[in-house]
Amino acid sequence: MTIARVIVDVPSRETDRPFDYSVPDSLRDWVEVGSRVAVPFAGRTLQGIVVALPGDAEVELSRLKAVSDVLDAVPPLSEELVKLGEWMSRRWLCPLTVAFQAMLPAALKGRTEKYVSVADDAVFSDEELAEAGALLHALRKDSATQAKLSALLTKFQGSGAHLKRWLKQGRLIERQKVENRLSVKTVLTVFPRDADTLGAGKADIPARARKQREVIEWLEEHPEPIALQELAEAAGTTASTIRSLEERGLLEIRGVTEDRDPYADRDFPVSSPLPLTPAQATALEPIASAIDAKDRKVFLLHGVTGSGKTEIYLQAIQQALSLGREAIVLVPEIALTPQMVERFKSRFGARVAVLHSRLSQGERFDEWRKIREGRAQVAVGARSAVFAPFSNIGLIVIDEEHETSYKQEESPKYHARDVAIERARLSGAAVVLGSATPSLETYEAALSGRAGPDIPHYISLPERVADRPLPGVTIVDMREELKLGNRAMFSRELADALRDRLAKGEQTVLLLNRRGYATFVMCRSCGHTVQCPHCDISLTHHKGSGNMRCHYCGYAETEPKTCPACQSPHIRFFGTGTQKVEESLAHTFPGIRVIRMDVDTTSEKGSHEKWLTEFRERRADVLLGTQMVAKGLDFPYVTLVGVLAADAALRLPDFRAAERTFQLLTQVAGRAGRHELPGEVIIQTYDPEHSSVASVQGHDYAKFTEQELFIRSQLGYPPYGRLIALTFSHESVPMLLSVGQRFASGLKAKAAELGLASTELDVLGPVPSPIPRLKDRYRFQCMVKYRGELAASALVAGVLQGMGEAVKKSGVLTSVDVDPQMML
Ligand SMILES: Nc1ncnc2c1ncn2[C@@H]1O[C@H](COP(=O)(O)OP(=O)(O)OP(=O)(O)O)[C@@H](O)[C@H]1O
Ligand SMILES: [Zn+2]
Repeated sequence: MTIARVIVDVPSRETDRPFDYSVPDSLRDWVEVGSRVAVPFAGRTLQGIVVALPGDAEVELSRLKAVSDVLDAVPPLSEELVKLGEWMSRRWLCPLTVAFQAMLPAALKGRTEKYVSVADDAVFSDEELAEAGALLHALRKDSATQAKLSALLTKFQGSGAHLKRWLKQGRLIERQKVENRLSVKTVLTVFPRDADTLGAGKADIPARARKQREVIEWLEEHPEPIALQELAEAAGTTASTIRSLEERGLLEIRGVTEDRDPYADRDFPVSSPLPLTPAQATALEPIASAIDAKDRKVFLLHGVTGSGKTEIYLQAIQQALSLGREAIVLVPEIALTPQMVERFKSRFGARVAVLHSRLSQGERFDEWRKIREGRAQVAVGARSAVFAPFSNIGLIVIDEEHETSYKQEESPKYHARDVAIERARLSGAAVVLGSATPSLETYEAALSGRAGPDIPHYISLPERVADRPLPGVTIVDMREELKLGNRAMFSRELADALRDRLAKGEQTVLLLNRRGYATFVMCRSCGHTVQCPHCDISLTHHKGSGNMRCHYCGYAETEPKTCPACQSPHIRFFGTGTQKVEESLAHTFPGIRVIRMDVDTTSEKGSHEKWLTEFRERRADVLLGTQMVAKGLDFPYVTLVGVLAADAALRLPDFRAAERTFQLLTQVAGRAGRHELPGEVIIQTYDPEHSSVASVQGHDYAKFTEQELFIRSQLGYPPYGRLIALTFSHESVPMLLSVGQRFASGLKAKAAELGLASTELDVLGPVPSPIPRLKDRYRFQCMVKYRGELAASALVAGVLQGMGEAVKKSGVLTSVDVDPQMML
């Protein structure tokens, strides 16, 4: 008997273990590790993933329930991805099914209806195909049909094993289940018979069926398959006329799967590899040899902005492809601009699949299928593209590896960098982590001198290509400006520089650093701020709608005319939003053409692309925006970069605030002077001495890092120590406190039992979370600080398990974040 070990899709700790099922004979050929199956579970039918096909079951065979169905022709997960999921579940303490769900395209989830289609390039004769097709339609009905089909196909192909392989590659027969047309797009297509059949058939058509005859004549001139609708239009007739020709056996109408290609209407100019500069060639060499040797190595490619890192990625990918292997390129969601995609599409054409959240669900599913079916060998995408269903990966590139968007903030709270390194270990691939400002974790590891397969090899590109200089950086102290009576948003330096660019017809990028700089509403008479009634957080003002909204729960109310607390009319909107900067620009520089890019102007599909094209074509003087203007842009006429409120995020209660600020400023500075025209950067700040601002001036990553690493080592923060954040939430504070304290003392007792000193493992809290109430639930947190070598996750999991019943009864929700990136 075949036994399938299944993880059911119920994301709870109680069901987070495998359950064994028997596999009925009719399904045996379809069940593999990674298959999606339907199984009976506690009186319901649930979906699950097969994680093993063990020789023996854990329970008595007679008590096993049977798998009720297999949900895909080709398993959506591979053995490698199943292993990766198991690792993720241990690493980030999430139920295994949650890890699996993160790997599956949304279009697959919950699909239950079935259909069967026969692929176009089948090697069967027409009659055989018809018979096989009919059998396939009946396939699910009974095992006798299944057996007959098996015999039939075996006859055609010589052997069952052979057949099965064909089945899996989806080339002969694809069996899929879909709930509706959303999952795959099929187009009814007409396949005409050969010329002789058509000629003979035409003679038999009665004279009154003139239209039918015309269709045949048209097909005799155009013998290629054609969409039914198109044929009807071309021949000036209806679909039903064409269907009657099918009944006469002169043609066949079949559904053909068509890709929804998000880039179908785009032309990508073909690009060939650039001759590398000596520095680039030296950098590529060890990466290429690791790919050659199937040597699993991790590289840190530390190259200043404009040093030509992307060209190195492209040539390393080329290397992997030439060896018949595949490549994954991760880029931050925000940098997935058309410009970035174009560089990969131009080099590798149709072999590139693109995966990101701005595609429709259907487009994403089709891109995913291209990968799984081997029609694409390069996946370019955001975080979740690390799960691209390739089978022979040679290279994983993570561009801007320091970016926070690689960490998922919902469960599974994984970091794509860590997942990539583990996936590379499973598949023998090389990993390239690229950045101008590597995360301190990666940088410290690379330079630590420690040995080990996960320790990155350090590669440095300290200069821009073609001897282009890095732009000069001026830091303007806004306190001085104020003293001199300048109350405007722009310092005199920045205003002069802007005026100069306007006169010369050159372009400017303006960054408004807005993280943690909400546009909240405050009364100037009494100091009252307008808060969300469900969350302890200020409401954010949206000028367009005249609304104030909570960014956490979506609560909205109209803006007040007078202060709700003291009735004073002097209630005003604080904080500088991009809208305000836009107004100020128009006021200060009459006639200036500004493109504003922020969440409000880019929510529509394709809007990103529209704005950037407009800017590239120099139909605007200034590109003004939030973080999204800082990354990946490469425009020849940008010679000025201005930063407003450089230090806005420095005051956030997060130990990475300085690192983030330095990275953002360096990134945006790097947008200036990337081509022939030299660039200049002006940074406005109230905190010019802060090292994260000051070090940008000399493009001095090393100096900034040295100071920052010293601070981290003093405080035991990453990379010198590691953290696990636990957030407990409930409607009642005393309940929270008691659960939080039970956890903290439980873990401390465990540490004492193991003889661990507090420098090796420490628990801080429970204390109220930085956002102490969300959606009417209070929040408390505990922070576990520990030395990296310790398996602290497992200890935490053990303590939580131990308090299981008590916590469950109390209704307290616990969320665990291993290696948290956001401290809010
Ligand atoms: N070998 C080369 N010869 C000529 N031009 C090159 C070469 N390599 C890169 N370039 C050009 O130099 C510019 C910067 O290169 P690229 O964008 O690859 O740098 P990068 O390090 O990835 O940049 P960033 O990290 O700042 O986005 C681009 O316009 C690119 O086309
Ligand atoms: Zn709220």
